[in-house]
Amino acid sequence: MHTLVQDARASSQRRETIVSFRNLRKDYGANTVVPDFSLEIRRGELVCLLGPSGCGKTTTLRMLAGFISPTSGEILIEGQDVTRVPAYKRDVGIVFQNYALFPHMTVTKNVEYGLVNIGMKRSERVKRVGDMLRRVELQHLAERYPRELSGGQQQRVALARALALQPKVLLLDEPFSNLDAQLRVRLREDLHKLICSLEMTTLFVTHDQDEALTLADRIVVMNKGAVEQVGSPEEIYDAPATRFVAEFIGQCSLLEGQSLDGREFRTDDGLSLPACGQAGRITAVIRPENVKKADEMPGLPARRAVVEASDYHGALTRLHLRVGGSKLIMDTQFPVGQKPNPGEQIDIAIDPDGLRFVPPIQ
Ligand SMILES: Nc1ncnc2c1ncn2[C@@H]1O[C@H](COP(=O)(O)OP(=O)(O)OP(=O)(O)O)[C@@H](O)[C@H]1O
Repeated sequence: MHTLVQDARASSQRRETIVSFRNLRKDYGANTVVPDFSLEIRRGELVCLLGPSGCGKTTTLRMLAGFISPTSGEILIEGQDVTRVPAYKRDVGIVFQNYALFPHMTVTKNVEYGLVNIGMKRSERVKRVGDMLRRVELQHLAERYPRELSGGQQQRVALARALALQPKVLLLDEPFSNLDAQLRVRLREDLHKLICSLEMTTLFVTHDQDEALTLADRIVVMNKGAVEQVGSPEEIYDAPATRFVAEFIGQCSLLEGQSLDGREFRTDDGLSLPACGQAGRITAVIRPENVKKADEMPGLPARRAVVEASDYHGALTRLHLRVGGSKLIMDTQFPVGQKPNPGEQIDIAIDPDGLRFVPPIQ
C-alpha cells in the first residue's frame, strides 16, 4: 500500500505543472490578507489549503477562480497567464460551500446548465450529463429539484455540474462543512475515488485537518496569509517545520529548551532528552503516540509521571501527564477498569525515534 502511494506520488511529481501561483498578494486597503503566495500544482494532484479561519485560504482559491483580483503577482493555468482573464474563461470548475445549485432547475438541468452555455449539441449534452450523474451515482434522482435532495446529494449535484465542463482544475471550498460527521467521512472517500479516477487536478480549502490528511496528496499549511509548510500529509505530520504546524496538525506536547552539546536536549523544566544535533534554543515536539508505558520500551530511561487528567476515547485513552515541570500528552490503552485516575503515578518512556524539533518561540 505504502509503495502504491509512493508510486502515485512519484508519478504525479513527474507530471507537468497545471497551476502556478507566482508571488500572489492580496490587500484590502491597508490590510494584507495574502502577502506572498507561490505554489505549483501538477496534473492530477489533489492539493489542500489548510489553516485556521481567516488565514486567507478562500481568498487564494477565489483568486484562482477569477472572482477576486490579486493586488500583484501572477496566476498561470497550463502555462497561460490568466491573472486578468475573467472567471468564465478560465476553465475552472468550482463547488461552493453552500453548493449554489439553481433551485428552480432539476438535477439534470443543473448539471446541463454550463454545457448549454458553451453551445454543446443536445445529443452530446445528454450523454455528458448521463455520464456525470452515473459517476456521482445520482441517475435515479435526475428529475428531482434541489429542495428534494439531502445535503450529501446536493453536494454531488454541485460536483457533477462542476465536472461536466471537464475543467482543467477543480476547486472545492470547504466541500463537507454542511454535512454531518458520518456522512462527511463517507463522501470524502467517494470524492477521493472520483477525483482519482478522473485524474482531476484539484485544489480544495478546509480548516479540518482530518479532511486534509486523508484526502490530499500535498497540504499547504497557511497561517495569517503566509505559507508555513508544504508537504505530503506524512511529512506535515511527521516532520512539522514550525511550532504552528506541529500544533495545528494533530496533538503534541511542545517543550522549550536548550540543545546543549548536540547530544543532550534539556527542557527549561529540567527534562533531559536526546538532542537533534543542533545547538542553542529549540523546541521539542512529542506526539502522544511516542510517549509509552516504560515497560513497553525496555532500555530507555523510565520517567515517573503524574496523571493530571485522562480522557477515554474508546480505542485509546489520552493521558495528560506532568513529568517534573513538563507537561506531556500520551495516547495508550489500558485493560478495562485499569485506567489511572488523576493524581496517580505511572512510569513512562519517550521514544527517541519520534522526537522532532522546531524553531523556538521568538
Ligand atoms: N472583501 C473583503 N474586504 C476586506 N477584508 C476581507 C474581504 N474578504 C476577506 N477579507 C479578510 O481576509 C482575511 C482572509 O479571509 P478568507 O476568507 O480568505 O479566510 P479563510 O482562511 O478562508 O477563512 P474561513 O475558513 O473562515 O473561510 C480575513 O481576515 C477576512 O476578514
